[in-house]
Amino acid sequence: MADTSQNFEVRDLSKVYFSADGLSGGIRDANFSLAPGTFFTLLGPSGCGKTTTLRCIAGLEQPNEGVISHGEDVYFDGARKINVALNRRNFGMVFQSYAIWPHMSVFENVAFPLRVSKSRKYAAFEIQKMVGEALEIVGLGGFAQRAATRLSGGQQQRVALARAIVARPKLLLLDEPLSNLDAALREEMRAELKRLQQQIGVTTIYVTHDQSEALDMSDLIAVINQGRVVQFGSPREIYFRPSSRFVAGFVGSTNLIRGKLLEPAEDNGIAAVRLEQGDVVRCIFPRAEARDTEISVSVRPESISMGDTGTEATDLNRVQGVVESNGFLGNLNRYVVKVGLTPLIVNTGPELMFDIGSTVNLSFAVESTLAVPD
Ligand SMILES: Nc1ncnc2c1ncn2[C@@H]1O[C@H](COP(=O)(O)OP(=O)(O)OP(=O)(O)O)[C@@H](O)[C@H]1O
Repeated sequence: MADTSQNFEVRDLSKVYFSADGLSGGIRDANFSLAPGTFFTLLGPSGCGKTTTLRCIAGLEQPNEGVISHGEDVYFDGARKINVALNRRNFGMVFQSYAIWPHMSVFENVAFPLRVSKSRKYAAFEIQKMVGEALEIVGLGGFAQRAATRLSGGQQQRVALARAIVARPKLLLLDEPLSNLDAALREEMRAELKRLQQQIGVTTIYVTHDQSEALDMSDLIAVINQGRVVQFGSPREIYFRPSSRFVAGFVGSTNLIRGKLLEPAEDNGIAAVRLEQGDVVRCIFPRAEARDTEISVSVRPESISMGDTGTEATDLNRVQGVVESNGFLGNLNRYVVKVGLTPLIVNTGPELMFDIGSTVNLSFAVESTLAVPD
């Protein structure tokens, strides 16, 4: 068994807001346990409860219930009435508007958390050394005396990061920190942030609604929908084994085809499903559901082959369709093929050409076909 005694733990965390119109928001019953050094992402659509979760962990919101702890240190425990103040938690934070103080130099911006720290007093020589190190880590070694206003967006973001890590926090909290940057810089900072996190080895909780950012950067992801964690796992698990129609559709692009369970999954976890247009496909479905249960089948556009599908292999699903449209994206062709009444998106190599209106054979491995509950 893995040693979890030094994990960062969130148990049964809830913070619910009720509005006058009877709708509620926030987060309910969130649970996760992070090994030291994990890059963990809260991923979900706008308003699902990501920021609320992060603000509870930071100490900016008081949860209704739950436990937040790190090894022996308990920061919040609803039942035991423990609630450690924000400035005693020693967590580093960067928010969407990264709030660099314009009237201060880069050095003073980064030194600020050390000067106001309640957990310990820092001598001037320590501040000098720690700020210098933090600026080196973010690649701003020569910028200490520069006025904060004379920095580009990317550099300001680096100052915010240096300020978040200067006190060697036990946890780094990042709420959409790249969303104010333009697309090219965002890509660059994404790689840099990941490198920096690995270099200093700090456990990190990252909030984003951008699934490619989450897949690219994270060791673990919690997908949140309407205030609940709906799946927790590695990027590969989330992408290849989504546990519901929502996760399959939200993370990456996929084809979701409605159908009914024809033969429930046997010991090998493979079930047969009759698609709504009549074809029967076999798919992975590691659950026991009754015959005729309505479910969806998820197949990624890149998992479908088009054209000669062979007749030998028994581990392939085969259907026929009519080519409806084609978009040329340079590195691939994106076809829409109508199978019965269902349009499927199929990505092929850029050299593969099919006429609009032609009938084509499609095949996809049973391995890549996943039944997901509605
Ligand atoms: N202080 C508050 N008072 C009332 N409702 C709130 C408050 N803070 C958040 N909410 C509601 O709780 C829900 C979750 O909000 P939250 O900010 O956590 O979402 P989010 O997933 O971070 O979204 P976004 O990506 O848009 O920031 C929303 O419906 C929001 O309106």
